Amino acid sequence: MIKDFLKRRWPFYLAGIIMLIIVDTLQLLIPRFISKAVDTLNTSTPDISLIAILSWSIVGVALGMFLSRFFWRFFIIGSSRKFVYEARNYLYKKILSLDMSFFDKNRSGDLMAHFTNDMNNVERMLGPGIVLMVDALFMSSITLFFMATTVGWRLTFIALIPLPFIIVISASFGKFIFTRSKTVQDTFSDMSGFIEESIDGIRIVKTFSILPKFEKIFSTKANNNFKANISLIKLWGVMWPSIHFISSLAYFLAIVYGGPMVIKGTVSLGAFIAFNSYIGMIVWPLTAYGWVINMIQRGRASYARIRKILETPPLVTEPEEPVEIKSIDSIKIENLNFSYPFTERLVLKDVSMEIKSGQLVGIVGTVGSGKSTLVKIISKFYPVGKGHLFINGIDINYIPSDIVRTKISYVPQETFLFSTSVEENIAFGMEDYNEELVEAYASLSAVDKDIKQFPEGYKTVVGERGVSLSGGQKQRVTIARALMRNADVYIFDDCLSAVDPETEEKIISSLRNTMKDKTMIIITHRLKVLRNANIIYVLDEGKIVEKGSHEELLSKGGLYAQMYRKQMIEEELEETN
Ligand SMILES: Nc1ncnc2c1ncn2[C@@H]1O[C@H](COP(=O)(O)OP(=O)(O)OP(=O)(O)O)[C@@H](O)[C@H]1O
Repeated sequence: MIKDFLKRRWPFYLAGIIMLIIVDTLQLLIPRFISKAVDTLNTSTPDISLIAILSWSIVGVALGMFLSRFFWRFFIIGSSRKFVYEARNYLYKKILSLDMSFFDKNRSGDLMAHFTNDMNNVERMLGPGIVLMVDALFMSSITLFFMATTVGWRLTFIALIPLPFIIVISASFGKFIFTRSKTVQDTFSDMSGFIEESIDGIRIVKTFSILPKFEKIFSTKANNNFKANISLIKLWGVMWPSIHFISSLAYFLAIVYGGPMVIKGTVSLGAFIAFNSYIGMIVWPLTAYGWVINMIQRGRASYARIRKILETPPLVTEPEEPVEIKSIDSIKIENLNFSYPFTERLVLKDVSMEIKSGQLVGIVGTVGSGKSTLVKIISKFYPVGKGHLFINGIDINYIPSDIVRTKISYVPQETFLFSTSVEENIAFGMEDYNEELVEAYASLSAVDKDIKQFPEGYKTVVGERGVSLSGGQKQRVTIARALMRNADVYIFDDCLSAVDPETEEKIISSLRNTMKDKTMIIITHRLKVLRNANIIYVLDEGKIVEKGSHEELLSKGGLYAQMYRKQMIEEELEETN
């Protein structure tokens, strides 16, 4: 990606580098002019017009530097920002395109770090890194040339003897400074991650009354960050004085050896003053030698991490010869065996089922038996393992994911609302939507009355992740959002667990009556809801152990009948209490 970028952007870099060299050269002219002015003033009859020319030349050079500085920043720093802008867009698109197994493996905090820390490191490599490199190579050689042509090679060589140590110091300190800066960054991320998590989970933290424990953990993390900062300050504190000390040695040698030359008249006073300015000016490019290596190393390491994500192949691949479907008329699963990517354990074992258009299908079973996994595979969130899944008789692998996901509307177990209005949450992702339709689906999900009682009705902002709504209200808004999609198949994955059983039954039966032609797959732990289902599949430890209608399953006296009986007893007990 960097290669492609540089191929496109090299004229900008070239223009920036030329501007940078112009600035470097122009700034070396100023001591030259001062030198000439001092020598002129040092004569018995100073040439005033020459002094005036020299003074205006300094203004002219400063103006030239002003313009060139603007342009090198614009060309080089601007290009590095452009790269990060493009790379962030590219990375974002890539991450969104990856399947669920990627998100199972990668923590959101780590992914965020690619957008922030890693991008910043690459930006530094492609912006300030290039500037440092040019300064190190060109500025140091041009300054050397100016020094030598001002006072001769001998004095230049003697005065510069201590200066290579600046490279050594900046390179070795630079290495430690970068590792310690990383520790500062890491401890900061650790601390801010903890703050985020504890504020996110504040209700649980308060419920468990463990505030002092949290305060202690936070204080440790804040202290780690403070210590890392102090250790970095110490390094800076030693590095810069060392560099200044070494450059003072150069001034010392310049005076010890150059002073007598001025007295003898082999070097003019003006040239000697200019030479001392050049000593000050060569310190920075020599320091830059040390920095540039570290900056490039860090930039490359960050770029490698970003590339790893960019090159992650999706496990759910898109078909090379896609088959379009207009609607979903049937879903057939044959001998499906599935383990989550990068794991061994079989979560679904030899599962076969058939779902026809317009059916109400129930999926029930023991906890962790694979119900959610099954519907996630139907929604193409995970690749089919061993076995087959056909939609309208076509292997799901030949149907593009976006077609499957527009025709199947999946309501997951965990609710997630965005911090916008209720209305925008229901019409999620739609630019133009019909408000009446929003209300109609909210009413079908039995949440319309609740919403109308909110302070601003449908315009009420739900707070972060919908905190201002009750669990049941959130679940019903999520169902309304799924209904807005107008799909062929609706999958409700235990998404009414927070409403009371009567409301759950009411919602399902009113959905059923209004959307008779739609296929509905319902995962629930409340078996009464499925009394009118066309077929119910019962899962246990990844296997379908029973199937049939509610009545058929009850008469079989198996797992379903046992679960149902247990629920009836619990309900009776609740009623008598
Ligand atoms: N992303 C994942 N990676 C690895 N294993 C997973 C993942 N998600 C679920 N599992 C495992 O797969 C098994 C089936 O999980 P699944 O969520 O499908 O069960 P379920 O029947 O829907 O459970 P519940 O009734 O509790 O909702 C469980 O043992 C679970 O630990």
